[in-house]
Amino acid sequence: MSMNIPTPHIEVKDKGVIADTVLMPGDPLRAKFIAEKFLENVEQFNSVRGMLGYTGTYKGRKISVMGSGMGMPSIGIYSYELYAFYDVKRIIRIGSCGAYTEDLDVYDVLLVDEAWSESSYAKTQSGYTSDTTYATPKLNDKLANIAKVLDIPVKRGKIHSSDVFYRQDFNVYKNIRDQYGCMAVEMESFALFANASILGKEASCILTVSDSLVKGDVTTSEERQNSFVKMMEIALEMAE
Ligand SMILES: O=P(O)(O)O[C@H]1O[C@H](CO)[C@@H](O)[C@H]1O
Ligand SMILES: O=c1cc[nH]c(=O)[nH]1
Repeated sequence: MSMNIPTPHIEVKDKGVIADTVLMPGDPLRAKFIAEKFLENVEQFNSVRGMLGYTGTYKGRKISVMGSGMGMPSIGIYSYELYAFYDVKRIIRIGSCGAYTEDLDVYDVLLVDEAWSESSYAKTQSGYTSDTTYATPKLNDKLANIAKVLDIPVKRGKIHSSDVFYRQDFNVYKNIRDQYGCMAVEMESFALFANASILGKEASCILTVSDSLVKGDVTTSEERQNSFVKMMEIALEMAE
């Protein structure tokens, strides 16, 4: 597809405003929170549909942060436009997830290596028929190393990217966990990894456990917006 900037969903007219590395929380207010709490020299580059995007410096190095919205169609649009039309090199999703196993507690931080999904996103987008997409290994190794240096424990592995938040049969998660080895659920990584792969770009995802389907623990929306700082601190170190 040939398209010029600005795109239908991102309004900035100068490519250079967006950094090579973009952090993407689902919630645009979490992007605003990150810009206000961690970045200096902040410039807002998007507000179309309220999907706030900012560029600034972290420890003197340039980085951008922008909301992705919820679900694969939404992150599919924003990540595609950032990669294909704004020449972004890497996107690191920083999101919340629901734990599928007893081994995870709220506030645990996960580094996603693989995303399993029943989604038709990748098949529809490019004809990719596998049910699994992958983070960029060398980017994940860098992030794991950063976490080690920052002394933040992370668990690595496979997660479920779901199209559905409210399943009619709640217990289906147990089959997905047991059959496919997914440790938690979120709603975007499968599509992000698919886009990165077809466009020759890098992608990763760091998640914080916001609730447990097994234990029933939950966090408040305010905590989700403001308190997931450990994963943010890991991802922000990718500023260049
Ligand atoms: O906290 P975010 O990044 O939005 O991630 C999770 O939270 C949303 C559901 O509440 C979905 O987008 C899911 O992936
Ligand atoms: O997608 C998500 C995110 C957090 N918790 C869930 O149960 N699902």
